[in-house]
Amino acid sequence: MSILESIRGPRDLKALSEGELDELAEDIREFLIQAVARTGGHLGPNLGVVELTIALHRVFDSPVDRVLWDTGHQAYVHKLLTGRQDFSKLRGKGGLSGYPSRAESEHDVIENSHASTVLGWADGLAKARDVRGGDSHVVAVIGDGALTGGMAWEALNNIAAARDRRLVIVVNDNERSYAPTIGGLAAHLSTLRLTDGYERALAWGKEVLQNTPVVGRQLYGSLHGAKKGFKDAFQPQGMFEDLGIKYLGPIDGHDVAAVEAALHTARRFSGPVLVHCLTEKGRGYPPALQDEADHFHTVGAMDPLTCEPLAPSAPSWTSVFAEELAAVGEERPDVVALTAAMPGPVGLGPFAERFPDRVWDVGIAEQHAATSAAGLATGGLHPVVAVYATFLNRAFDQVLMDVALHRCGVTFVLDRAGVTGSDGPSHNGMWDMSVLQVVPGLRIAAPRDADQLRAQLREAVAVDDAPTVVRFPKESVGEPVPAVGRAGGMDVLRRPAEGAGAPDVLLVSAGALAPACLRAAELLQARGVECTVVDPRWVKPLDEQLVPLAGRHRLVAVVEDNSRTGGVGWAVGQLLRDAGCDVPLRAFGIPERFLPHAKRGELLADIGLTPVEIAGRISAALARKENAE
Ligand SMILES: Cc1ncc(C[n+]2csc(CCOP(=O)(O)OP(=O)(O)O)c2C)c(N)n1
Ligand SMILES: CC(=O)[C@@H](O)[C@H](O)COP(=O)(O)O
Ligand SMILES: [Mg+2]
Repeated sequence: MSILESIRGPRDLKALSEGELDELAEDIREFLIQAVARTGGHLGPNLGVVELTIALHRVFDSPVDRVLWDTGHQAYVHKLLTGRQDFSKLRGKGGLSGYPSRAESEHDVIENSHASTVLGWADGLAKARDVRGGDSHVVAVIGDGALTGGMAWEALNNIAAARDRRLVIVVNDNERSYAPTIGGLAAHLSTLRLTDGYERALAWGKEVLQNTPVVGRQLYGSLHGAKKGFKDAFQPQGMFEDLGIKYLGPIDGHDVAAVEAALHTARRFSGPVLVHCLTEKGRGYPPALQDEADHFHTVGAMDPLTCEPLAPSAPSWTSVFAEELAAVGEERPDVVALTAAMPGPVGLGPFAERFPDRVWDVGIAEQHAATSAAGLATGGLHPVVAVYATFLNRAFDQVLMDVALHRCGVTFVLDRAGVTGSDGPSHNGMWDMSVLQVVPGLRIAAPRDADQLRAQLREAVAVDDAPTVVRFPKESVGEPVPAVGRAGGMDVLRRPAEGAGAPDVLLVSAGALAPACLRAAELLQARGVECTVVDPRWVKPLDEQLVPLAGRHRLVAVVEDNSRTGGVGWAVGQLLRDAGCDVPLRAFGIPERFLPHAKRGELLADIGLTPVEIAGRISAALARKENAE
């Protein structure tokens, strides 16, 4: 049995010798590379926190002490050390979540994968502990990327205000989000890394003092906890300490003993303390370290030796957007682009390559991206803000009050819209067409195929007096879905059979589920039910022609890859009611609940967004209508 296999929980770590700890770290790295290569997942981030997580669980007593992770994608080692070593179905249906999960373990607290929240959680947990009179520890692990998010600074401001409230912050500084972390904070953290004098003292302390019996180790430990003056001799640690938060570091995050020494010092401290750990994303796996894009931040299932994907990938919606935006950039010198620390994943690579001065990575700061875009638009440019749909949630007020209220021509391109699946409940892009419904003047396009994405992106960037949104899912872009006619501004995708008499169902298909809608119409026709299938293209505002069109059918069905609550189905219903049209309507979408991690196809089937289910439920609705008549 390997040392890793002998670890049933954090207590088993406490008795390990230094040599066994080194062997455990090797076991864990080998396990991660093999397991995550099989399933896909966050390989780079987890290879970077092996020693840090071992040290955390040796110094603190989870779950009495609360160990919190931001955004949780780097909690695989935490899972391995807290009794969960079956990674065979990682991020798959019925398998381990890719993030902490309360259902899986008492050691897990924060389940969401939205960044920069951990310090807020820690502030609340520490306050609750003190109000209730506890003496446990609250330990928040935050990445250098997550630290660029505004929420982190709101929390730091509060944490720093309570000089006598014990709270340990561990900054996992690998100098990267996906790409190298941007901004003044990243620069400050880097200066702390680069001070030769301090590093020499660090190396001397490690070499000489740690090997000197008793006194040496304590002296080495106190060097780390040395007064501000000592450190300032090497490098001003101002920022955190001036805020009122004790700074310990920089610590070699891959040296278990060094991290443990710092954590013990932090543990004894009577107020908020920040331990700055220097780590390497992808540590111990050369292919990850050599990956310039993102050090294997997320990998698909691959051969661990060659890193070749196990499944061929077809062109994605993202790649279509990426190429078209670069083409638009050639024609429109006013078009600029913003990303929240994800230039690659959101498809800004080609644009950035051609127009490096017209793209900005703002860090994990979607709120800032939206408001800065309002400034860019007011300054005469047309910004394209490329983010994942779920992450725009946190910038709702900025979209509403900065962009829409001021009628700014800003285009938000929402990738990963709809059911995403393997990243779990907080990654599904299932809320944007509901949340954004209430933004006056904002327009939403939901393209059904690559051609429509290209066309609607161009239509969006042509609007200079209102926010526009173009949203598409996380999957390969399918075959073209041609129109067979027009109805107002809408595309007709299917008409009832010639001579079939009055059509029964108007099927409104919003976005990328058009192929499923067309298939459902075929299944219905086989049951003698005739459908007209339309694609509104722009789902906000809806085309008024929907009203007369609906009036010529017995039932309206709306299908969307978005929450049913307040989505396109709701908007169509309101449009019809306001026009006095009382044709019955059925809205097909994502139910108002958090979806567990599973494949996109599995989840779509589970929630009834498949041709068979859509056809079946439309059939049943017609039957009920006939029985009632
Ligand atoms: C609000 C929000 N925006 C974007 C993301 C996407 N995202 C996930 S991890 C990550 C980078 C995190 O960097 P860091 O905190 O340094 O952790 P590391 O991966 O380097 O360990 C980003 C941008 C997110 N999870 N949440
Ligand atoms: C943790 C996080 O939010 C991202 O790393 C996310 O997992 C990436 O999602 P995709 O794999 O869909 O790009
Ligand atoms: Mg990082």
